[in-house]
Amino acid sequence: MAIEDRGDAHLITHALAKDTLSRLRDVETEQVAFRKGLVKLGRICGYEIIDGAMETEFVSIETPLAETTGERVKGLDNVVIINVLRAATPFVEGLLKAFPRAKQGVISAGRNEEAGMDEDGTFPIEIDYTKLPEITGEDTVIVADPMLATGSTMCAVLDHVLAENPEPEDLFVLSAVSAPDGLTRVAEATPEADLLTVAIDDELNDEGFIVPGLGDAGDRAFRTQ
Ligand SMILES: O=P(O)(O)OC[C@H]1O[C@H](OP(=O)(O)OP(=O)(O)O)[C@H](O)[C@@H]1O
Ligand SMILES: O=c1cc[nH]c(=O)[nH]1
Ligand SMILES: [Mg+2]
Repeated sequence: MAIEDRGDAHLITHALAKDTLSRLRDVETEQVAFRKGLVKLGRICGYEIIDGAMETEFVSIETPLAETTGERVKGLDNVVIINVLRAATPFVEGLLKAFPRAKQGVISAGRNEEAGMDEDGTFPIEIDYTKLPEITGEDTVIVADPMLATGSTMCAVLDHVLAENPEPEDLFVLSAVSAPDGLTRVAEATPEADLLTVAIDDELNDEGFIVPGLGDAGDRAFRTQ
């Protein structure tokens, strides 16, 4: 299993996840390669969630030649993936390769960067569009966003998800790169969530960007800068 406990979070340590993230970090990685890298990373993370956090059950199978016993992953029909627009879109595309029958929700949540970071190290978050499927107590919910910086966006998203739904069976927050302060903030606000990330970086700069990070994931994937 390639998931290790690390403080407030669980690190996804699959070698291909680290390789893919390293390519994403590289400033020379241009838009198409960046977007494809996020898709690939989402797929790897999805497989790792299945391997590390989901159960299997034995089932009887009749092959063309004989009866045998096989193993199936339990709960694949009870997965909900929430796409935090916009940077999570390619990341979620990859996750869907691991969870093709997932119910999907979208939440458009953005940091008001013009307002700047508050003294407590958070950003005001604007949520301007949400569309969530019904979430039940049997569901595994994965809230995906490649970047978890101050944690302001994720806290606002989780508040919204949990306010309108019963607590799911499992709640995962999945990021590619996280900052320690943001992980602590989300863990304190939503202790029932398991925080999964491929990397925990050193710090945030004065503008609330993760250092070393990979820059602005939305801008690099959508070529808006
Ligand atoms: O932890 P935080 O400090 O809240 O920062 C993380 C958020 O910032 C980025 O989104 P952004 O607001 O840039 O929107 P975008 O996806 O449209 O680029 C990122 O995708 C997260 O949603
Ligand atoms: O480093 C960061 C912080 C927030 N959003 C990003 O895309 N990158
Ligand atoms: Mg952005």
